Amino acid sequence: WGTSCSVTAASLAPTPCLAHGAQPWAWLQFSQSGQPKDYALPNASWSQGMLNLYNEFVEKSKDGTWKRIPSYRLMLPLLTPEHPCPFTHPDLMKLEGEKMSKDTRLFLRSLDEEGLGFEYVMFLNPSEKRMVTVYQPGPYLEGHPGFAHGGSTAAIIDSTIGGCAIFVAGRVMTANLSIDFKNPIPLGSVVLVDGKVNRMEGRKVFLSCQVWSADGQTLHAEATALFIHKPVG
Ligand SMILES: CCCCCCCC/C=C\CCCCCCCC(=O)SCCNC(=O)CCNC(=O)[C@H](O)C(C)(C)COP(=O)(O)OP(=O)(O)OC[C@H]1O[C@@H](n2cnc3c(N)ncnc32)[C@H](O)[C@@H]1OP(=O)(O)O
Repeated sequence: WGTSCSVTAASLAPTPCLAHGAQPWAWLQFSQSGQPKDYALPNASWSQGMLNLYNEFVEKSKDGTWKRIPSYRLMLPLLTPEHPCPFTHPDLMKLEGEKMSKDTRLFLRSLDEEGLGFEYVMFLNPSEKRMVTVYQPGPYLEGHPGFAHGGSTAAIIDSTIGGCAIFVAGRVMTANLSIDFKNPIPLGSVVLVDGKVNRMEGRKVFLSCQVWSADGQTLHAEATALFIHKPVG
């Protein structure tokens, strides 16, 4: 979490965390291994198009160029062999420990049923300072009939570039997000949210993002953003 990205394959590998069982964060849906449930893995609601893009990026991850980012129901720090438990992880204790509640959920992971809201998986390319999200908006994100609400598109853009900025710069907050909505996104379709850090000036992190249809033929939205680094304490 310093000023440069230090993500390694090892830091993204699942490691067992049995110490905290299913309490007190039972809603995280712990897996049998004792790990909190990772939502960035295929489920029955994913369309073939979503699976195809997911598999494409998993393939690209084999040489370490891209890394799949695990996704839980709260903003958990990445687990490392030294710190295999998210709830005793020093970053979490340091950054969020005192504010954590048993009753909160990350906005984009708030629905219980698969496929109704945000289905997504993020892949990070550390050397390009780029994050790509494979995203399938579900029926509960409707705005105009049959299309995703613009606010839901803003949320997935914010999270994609927010995640990218976190990996590159550490703890940041969105100061500005400007979006041009170019073409509506059909509910149930699959899009690629492609964001990257363009430059950093002191505490300021400037990013841009484009949302493309899976076939690359339709530009749904493009955005620019400013995130501000917030040092701990
Ligand atoms: C525990 C580990 C976790 C690990 C996770 C791993 C997995 C990652 C994967 C996925 C993650 C998903 C990620 C989700 C992301 C969600 C993001 C959000 O939704 S954030 C909520 C919405 N944003 C707010 O609520 C901010 C509210 N605003 C503020 O708090 C402040 O205004 C803040 C922090 C933005 C800036 O406040 P100041 O007091 O720190 O700094 P000042 O001095 O005001 O600004 C610094 C510089 O920036 C400029 N600036 C500030 N705001 C600006 C603006 N809107 N436009 C242009 N410039 C601005 C200023 O002019 C100043 O510039 P000069 O240094 O003077 O050159």
